[in-house]
Amino acid sequence: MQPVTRAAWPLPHTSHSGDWPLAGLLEAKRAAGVAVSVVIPARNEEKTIAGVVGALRRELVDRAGLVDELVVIDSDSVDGTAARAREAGATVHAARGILPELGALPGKGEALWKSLFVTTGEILVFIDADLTEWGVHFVTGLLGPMLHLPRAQLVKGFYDRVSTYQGQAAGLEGGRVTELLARPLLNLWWPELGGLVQPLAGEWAVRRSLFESMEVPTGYGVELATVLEAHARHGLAGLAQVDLGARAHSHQSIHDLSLMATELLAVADRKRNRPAAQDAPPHLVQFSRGPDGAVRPIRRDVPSAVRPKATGLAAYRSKELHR
Ligand SMILES: O=c1ccn([C@@H]2O[C@H](COP(=O)(O)OP(=O)(O)O[C@H]3O[C@H](CO)[C@@H](O)[C@H](O)[C@H]3O)[C@@H](O)[C@H]2O)c(=O)[nH]1
Ligand SMILES: O=C(O)[C@H](O)COP(=O)(O)O
Repeated sequence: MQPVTRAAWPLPHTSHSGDWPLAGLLEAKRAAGVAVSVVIPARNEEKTIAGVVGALRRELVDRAGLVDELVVIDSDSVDGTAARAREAGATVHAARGILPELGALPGKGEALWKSLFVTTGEILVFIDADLTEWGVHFVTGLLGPMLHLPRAQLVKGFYDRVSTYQGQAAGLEGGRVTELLARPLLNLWWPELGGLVQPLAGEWAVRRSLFESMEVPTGYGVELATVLEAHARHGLAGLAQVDLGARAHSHQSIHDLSLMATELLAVADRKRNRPAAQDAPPHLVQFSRGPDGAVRPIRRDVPSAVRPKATGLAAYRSKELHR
């Protein structure tokens, strides 16, 4: 297979994490005079959070001084996630504790949106908390285009997706929603975005100016919404992607991924101005065989709440809370 960078069709700026050595990043960061906040949304990730936080803290905060803030947003965990993250060196905020007057909604997008109120960096780097195969080059790789390419507004990571079967690595066919929904959808409706290798990657860097000025879906639609928003505002030139090698993470059940897929379709629908489908809160009917042998429908609500632009909120603009 040809390396993705040699493909014939238009790609967003595409590089490899190895193209961005630390010394160059530090110099570019100093020259730009910007601060970098790494944000890790986490819900019940006590097994993996310390590994992710600890390495970032040691390598990129303490040793390199590349990352200015390392923040975990605890998204309603009922396990030891917050304690493990704190011990490993992160500043931890409970999502529902951030500006409680704004209410608390479940979901990853909510955690990322709330992070805007407790971080100060002009550049935000989001990293998932459930990573088992990864490295700190995820962050340096994402920062490369952000610090070196003034036009880059959103940088997505991409990688080989390790799949697991019964807890063991079982091949490179992970990323089921990406393969079966996200990329087909982009190719059909936003073909210019067909060159994004991992549009749903949970590892991405974004300029605060973009993320704070867009509406943010509170669930798993946050990645797709940001890709579409960056593209709508800045075109392909506003996007970049970085090869980060391989990534392994914990996997959700196919029924939960089906719900995620429906959330993503709802985001795409909204973007294509098809509000009819949004009149009633969307739901998904799934089927499950009970102990009596009968197949029964289960109706699940599809998370579809959207947070407003943070910049529109007085609380966000107030100096006490922010910058
Ligand atoms: O309510 C939630 C759910 C998840 N998470 C965290 O968000 C990250 C990603 O969640 P996960 O359930 O592992 O997502 P995946 O099934 O891996 O979904 C993929 O696809 C999603 C949709 O694009 C992206 O949001 C994910 O980052 C990406 O890894 C993890 O750190 C979770 O702990 C929260 O903070 N709150
Ligand atoms: O990106 C995706 O498609 C989802 O994270 C699902 O990934 P998985 O199939 O590797 O669990």
